[in-house]
Amino acid sequence: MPLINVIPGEKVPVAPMNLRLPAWRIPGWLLVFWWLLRGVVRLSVLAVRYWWLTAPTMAALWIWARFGWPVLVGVVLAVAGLCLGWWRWHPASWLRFGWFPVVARWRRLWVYRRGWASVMATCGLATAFAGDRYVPQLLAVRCDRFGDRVTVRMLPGQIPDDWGQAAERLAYAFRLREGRAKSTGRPDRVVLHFVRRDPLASTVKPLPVPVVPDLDGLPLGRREDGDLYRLRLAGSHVLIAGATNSGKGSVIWSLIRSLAGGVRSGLVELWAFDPKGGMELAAGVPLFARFAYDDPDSMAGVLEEAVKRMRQRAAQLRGVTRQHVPTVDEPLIVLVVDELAALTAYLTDRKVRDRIKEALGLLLSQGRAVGVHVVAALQDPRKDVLPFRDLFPTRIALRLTEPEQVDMVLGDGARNRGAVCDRIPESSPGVGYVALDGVREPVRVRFSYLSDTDIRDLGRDYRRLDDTDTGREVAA
Ligand SMILES: Nc1ncnc2c1ncn2[C@@H]1O[C@H](COP(=O)(O)OP(=O)(O)OP(=O)(O)O)[C@@H](O)[C@H]1O
Repeated sequence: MPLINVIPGEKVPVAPMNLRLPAWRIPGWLLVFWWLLRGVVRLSVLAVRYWWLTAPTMAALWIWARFGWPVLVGVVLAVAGLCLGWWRWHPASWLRFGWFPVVARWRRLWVYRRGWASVMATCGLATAFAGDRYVPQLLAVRCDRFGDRVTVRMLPGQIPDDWGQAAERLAYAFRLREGRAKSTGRPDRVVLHFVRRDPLASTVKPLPVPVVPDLDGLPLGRREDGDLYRLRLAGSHVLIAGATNSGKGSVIWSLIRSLAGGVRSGLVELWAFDPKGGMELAAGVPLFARFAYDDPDSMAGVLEEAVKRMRQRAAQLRGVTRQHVPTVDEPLIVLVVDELAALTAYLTDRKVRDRIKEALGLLLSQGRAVGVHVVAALQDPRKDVLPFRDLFPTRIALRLTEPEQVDMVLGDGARNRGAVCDRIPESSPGVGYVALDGVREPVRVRFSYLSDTDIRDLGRDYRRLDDTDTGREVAA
């Protein structure tokens, strides 16, 4: 045992200065007066803060005292009639400016304000320092048809991810089922989104086909906030991961639909690979410049042909431009692969598998700048199944079977930031999470769903101009 305890570091004195104040004798009546004054000031502050409750109450009391209760009942009925008329005349503006602001104020007071401090403490978001307790500040509550958006000022030391991890617990504490946290433009704030009704519960109908596809924003589905989800294909490859029946087909078909205008005009060439026997993509044959299925050897051949085209194009563009612009002579080539693992992992013929892997590696690493893009779907995102995962800049995660798979697809920390793909119910195919440019948290989207008839119509209306034989199949 050491004789002397030595603690390295700077010692912080408990009280840097001791001050002895003189004792004052305060009379009792002054104390009572002080307490009364404080009470009145507090009540006045509360009355002003909750003016939307106090003002109508005061007005009602005044009308009752001045004119009697029949007039009061008349006024209440007149106000109710006005609201009803507004609702019938223009429901959207009534909900936005009339109803939801009142609901938001009520919920702020009754649901959030009431249990705020205790919920913050039990969810581990409050803290104590130097004997005082601190809770994050509730700033605003906004409501709409689908849920509540609660703006909070975080405590120093907290980051939006802390709130993302606690979001579900917070939702349950406030008697709702789903919660997500989103960062805002201000680094001290976070917005909690508590869901009452899922805005993505219903199927999204096929979106209009753009005549000229905008490669910087192809419309594929709806976002949770009601906006269109647009995917940037320019300079990218797209990986779609999802368990069986999660709706990977709907992502592929939404993408093909958004490119169909370009297929018709010759600006886009679709090369389709369907290793599962052609079941998924066969209906779109009139749209495809190449359609390879079933036979791995032929698929390897088509991939090698794509590599050849890519190299020729790279040689033409070298020194001329750094980014290919699609033309009818040199169209954008999009290779669509349904179930990538069937090409890279599950093949038994090692020689063919190596050929496919080599071609895919070259396309993924060199194709983007020369207008050769790969869009691939995958059921199992484990590393040994897909060695090329990091070569896909754009990734879409639909329903996944395990929480760990989320970060494998969307990147480290994606699940903590709210991409709970493993919680997407089987009853919501086509729902998934995507990363958006400049947005920290993954965004929930639902992709449009094309029925067999929609796909057939698409093939008929936008088939390739030089494609007169609808049964065309190219096998290397
Ligand atoms: N976006 C969507 N909206 C509504 N329903 C959808 C959507 N996408 C798919 N579905 C429904 O889910 C079913 C399965 O979808 P799909 O075949 O696309 O899944 P998948 O992930 O490709 O499955 P697998 O891996 O087995 O091929 C479809 O038959 C359809 O009924």
